Amino acid sequence: MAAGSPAAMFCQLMRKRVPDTILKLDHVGVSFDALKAVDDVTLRVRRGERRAIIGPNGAGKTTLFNAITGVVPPTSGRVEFDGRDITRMPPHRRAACGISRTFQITNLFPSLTVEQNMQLALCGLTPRKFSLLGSGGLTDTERDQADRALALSRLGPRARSLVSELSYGEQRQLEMAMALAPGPRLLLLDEPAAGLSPAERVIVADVIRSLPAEITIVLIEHDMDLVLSLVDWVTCLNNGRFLAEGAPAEIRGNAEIQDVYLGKAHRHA
Ligand SMILES: Nc1ncnc2c1ncn2[C@@H]1O[C@H](COP(=O)(O)OP(=O)(O)OP(=O)(O)O)[C@@H](O)[C@H]1O
Repeated sequence: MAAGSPAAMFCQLMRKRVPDTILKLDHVGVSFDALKAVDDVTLRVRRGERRAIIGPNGAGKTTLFNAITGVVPPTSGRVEFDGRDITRMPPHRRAACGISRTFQITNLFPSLTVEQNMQLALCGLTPRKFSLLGSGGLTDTERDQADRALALSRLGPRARSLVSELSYGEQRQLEMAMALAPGPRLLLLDEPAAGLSPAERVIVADVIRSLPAEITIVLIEHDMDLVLSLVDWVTCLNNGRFLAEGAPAEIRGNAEIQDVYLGKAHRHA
């Protein structure tokens, strides 16, 4: 395309109109009575970025995810997704806007198959009757979405297996597949490698690394080696407050973070 041509100018205009920041948190706070679980947190996540949220236990990481997804509405501040104020939007509408998440604790139906769990995840997005018989009421598009998400999570060959027959690592992969099925633009992963064996961690890390570049990923993870190998930028919280942020190499060398986070672990070792 020639520079200065009408097509090039149109593309330039479109790029200008699509904000580079997909997620914007301004002075977000979440309080439970007197406890400020999240306290005045401001951050920006760029489109396509891989971002980690780290911090010691109780730092407010999951509560921050809850404020982004709407599970717990912020008590103060503003959350903006793709240029739109979603601070007061209910969770299902945020999901429809393109925000998807996994949870720390597995959230699956063990007596159903992998594909039936996928059907449930997709059927839950729109009002309709659900049946596990036949196609489970999925449209062709939804079946394609389920197949694609299972392939991205490397679970395609396990589609007909019962969840109870999956390893714990495969169950985490299924949770990722369920979060990926609706085609999110922002994927929040809450400790995707927690409780996994070293071999399972490698698989989950590979799945995350191979996800399409256009999906912005924010993940909470305690395994520092793993998380720093996966992301471009790290935000560290402590006692609900923003402590520091930087590229993985800077985070490794940040004495303040080592003290509140890594240091704590070392002191307890
Ligand atoms: N629904 C709730 N009601 C009351 N207090 C809560 C609630 N959810 C979280 N908290 C408290 O808020 C603080 C932050 O919790 P949160 O789970 O967000 O931390 P975290 O950084 O995710 O911790 P971890 O790494 O252990 O998962 C903690 O003190 C926690 O006990």
